[in-house]
Amino acid sequence: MRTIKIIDDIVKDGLTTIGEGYEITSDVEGADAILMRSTDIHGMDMPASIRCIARAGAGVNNIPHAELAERGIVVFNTPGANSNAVKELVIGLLMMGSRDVLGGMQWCRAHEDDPNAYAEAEAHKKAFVGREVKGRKIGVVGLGAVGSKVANACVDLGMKVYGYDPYLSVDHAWQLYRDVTPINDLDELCRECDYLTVHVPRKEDTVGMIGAEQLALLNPGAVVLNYAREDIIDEDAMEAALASGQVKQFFTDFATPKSLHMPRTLVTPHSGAGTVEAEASCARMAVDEMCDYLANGNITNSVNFPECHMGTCRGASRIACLHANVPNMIGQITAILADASANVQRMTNENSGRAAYTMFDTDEHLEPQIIERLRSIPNMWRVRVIQ
Ligand SMILES: NC(=O)C1=CN([C@@H]2O[C@H](COP(=O)(O)OP(=O)(O)OC[C@H]3O[C@@H](n4cnc5c(N)ncnc54)[C@H](O)[C@@H]3O)[C@@H](O)[C@H]2O)C=CC1
Ligand SMILES: O=C(O)C(=O)COP(=O)(O)O
Repeated sequence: MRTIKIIDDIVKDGLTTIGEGYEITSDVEGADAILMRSTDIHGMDMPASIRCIARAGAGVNNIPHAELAERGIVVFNTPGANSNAVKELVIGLLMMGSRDVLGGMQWCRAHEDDPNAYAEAEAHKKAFVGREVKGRKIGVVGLGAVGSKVANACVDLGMKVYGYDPYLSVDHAWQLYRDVTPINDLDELCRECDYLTVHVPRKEDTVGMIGAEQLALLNPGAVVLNYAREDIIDEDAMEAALASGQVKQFFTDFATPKSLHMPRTLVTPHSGAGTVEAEASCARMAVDEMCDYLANGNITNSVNFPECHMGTCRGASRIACLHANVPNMIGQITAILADASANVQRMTNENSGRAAYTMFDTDEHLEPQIIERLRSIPNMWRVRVIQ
């Protein structure tokens, strides 16, 4: 029986693909895997039993995945599974930022006991006149699963859409409408934008990437949206831009002590991915990735190990080696197997970044001392006997 510790609120119908042979445990100690969302697990005492962590969602800045790789723990995320939910909310807020919807509604509510409200509303409605997004310029920073959908939706709204993403994947480039103009320079993207929206992961080169300089380049009275992470946009710079009127309105998904007190800032409680559809599809994808890894050693959508697929084991045994991406690892593994006269049926090796993964099926089970020899290879992070 494999055990899964669930951290965070994972919707029930997202768990339907957990098959037989798995049980949910309340104790992380001794668990095989962790299924989670946004809880920050930096600094968590990670039990040695944990083999993988599946993040039902996109961002993995809450997980020390590079560090965990060296402990042989595979971290998965669910690319794209919640991107439509974020897109829909961002587009809705874009509309709110163009018309004073909230102000108008608040005015009406404030007049709920006024018998002349209907006539007064007619007289007052001028105060809530907005502008149309059609024909306005929007800059989209990051054109991945969310950003590409937001950019395309803005094209559909008749906006002039510009995108900045120096690491744009081929898949996302294919998905982008031709009307989205790529810009290779962030400052150039920001210049004279009426709207700016950020959709990049939180990492070293994205923290604070929108600062005073970039905000000053926007058209005066611009609307800015942050549905990525709280510190992609420098909060001090945003506060100053709001105070000066350079930014007319700021929408953010992050209720930081500062954002909650900034003028003309509308804060949502990290609800970008908060739809029943997104929650279920993230959970299902995370569960599938986790179960395939625990049962078969296959790796899909890991952020710290390469993709690796060998289907189900056809031999007597399947061994997976998680190790550093350095020379002569395969040489050392195969030398040990040759010494043991082990017949390898199938073998695969993949690498990405600092990590590599070698998996093989053998005709017979390997003796425990052979497994120990594999484990003692320098730079070997973990050896799993899957079957
Ligand atoms: N508010 C919420 O509930 C949600 C927030 N997010 C946040 O949005 C981020 C993006 O999500 P997805 O689009 O699904 O991820 P993704 O990985 O599909 O897209 C991220 C894009 O950012 C680009 N990028 C990376 N570094 C960049 C840089 N320095 N400058 C410009 N572009 C850069 C990448 O090339 C990629 O195309 C997530 O990492 C997460 O932090 C995602 C989903 C829900
Ligand atoms: O997928 C992401 O990156 C998100 O920010 C969504 O977070 P959540 O799973 O809703 O806590």
